[in-house]
Amino acid sequence: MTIASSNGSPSLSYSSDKDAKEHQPLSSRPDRSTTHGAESKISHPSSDVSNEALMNSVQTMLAELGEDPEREGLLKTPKRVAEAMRFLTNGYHQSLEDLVNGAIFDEGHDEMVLVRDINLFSLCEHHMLPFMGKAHVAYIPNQKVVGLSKLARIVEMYSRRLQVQERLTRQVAEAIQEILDPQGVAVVVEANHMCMVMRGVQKPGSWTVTSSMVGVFKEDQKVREEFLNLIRHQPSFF
Ligand SMILES: Nc1nc2c(ncn2[C@@H]2O[C@H](COP(=O)(O)OP(=O)(O)OP(=O)(O)O)[C@@H](O)[C@H]2O)c(=O)[nH]1
Ligand SMILES: [Zn+2]
Repeated sequence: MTIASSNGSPSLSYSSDKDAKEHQPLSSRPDRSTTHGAESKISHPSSDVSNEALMNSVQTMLAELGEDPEREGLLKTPKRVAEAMRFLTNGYHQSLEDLVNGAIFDEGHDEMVLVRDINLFSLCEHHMLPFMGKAHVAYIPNQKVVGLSKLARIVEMYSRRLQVQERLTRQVAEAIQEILDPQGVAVVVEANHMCMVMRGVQKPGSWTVTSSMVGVFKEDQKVREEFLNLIRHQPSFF
């Protein structure tokens, strides 16, 4: 078994806030952000895309909010916001293949590999407000292992898009399944949604847990429990 920590029914999906209504998982219809093949075909890296239209829309938004876009403090704001939004959504322009960069090793290993506490920052697709938290990613290899950092990079790629937490969780699991064809994959994401904190229902302290279990993690309760215990375990070196 390998455990790494990054500071950086079988499927569960719940919010810790009892007042918050349970959300049904949103539609799982395929779109460009759920199909790996389609992602790698997106051929406009952010550097090639002009920010002009984006900057204009930020300027319009400032004016609509009653601000004066010409005042000194706001002069560079459209540019800053455009660049920030490009960064926060740069996961659209990455492909799984480039990201893994061939770092798949035939180790003959068949015990659980877990990278815990992978920090993530994403934007909810409904409000374009941040949600942030941690992902825990495990798999049981079928001989082949992937470079540990790649698991965190996969989380990063799918986080840097407009997302719903359920889809993000599932995409990470599907990606690992695709690159390694392991015996199983387990992904748990724990996150705090600013759209539920700063506005709307206004429930600071609420957090949402989603999971995606594939293969042995779905079929074998013992394997799943081992994973869930490992992500609850407090490391002794912190
Ligand atoms: N399932 C799921 N829902 C999310 C996620 N992020 C935001 N939401 C929810 O998306 C829903 C959008 O609901 P709407 O009624 O269309 O929008 P709204 O009027 O702004 O909703 P409120 O947030 O309840 O004020 C809200 O319930 C959000 O909490 C997510 O990652 N997963
Ligand atoms: Zn939201």
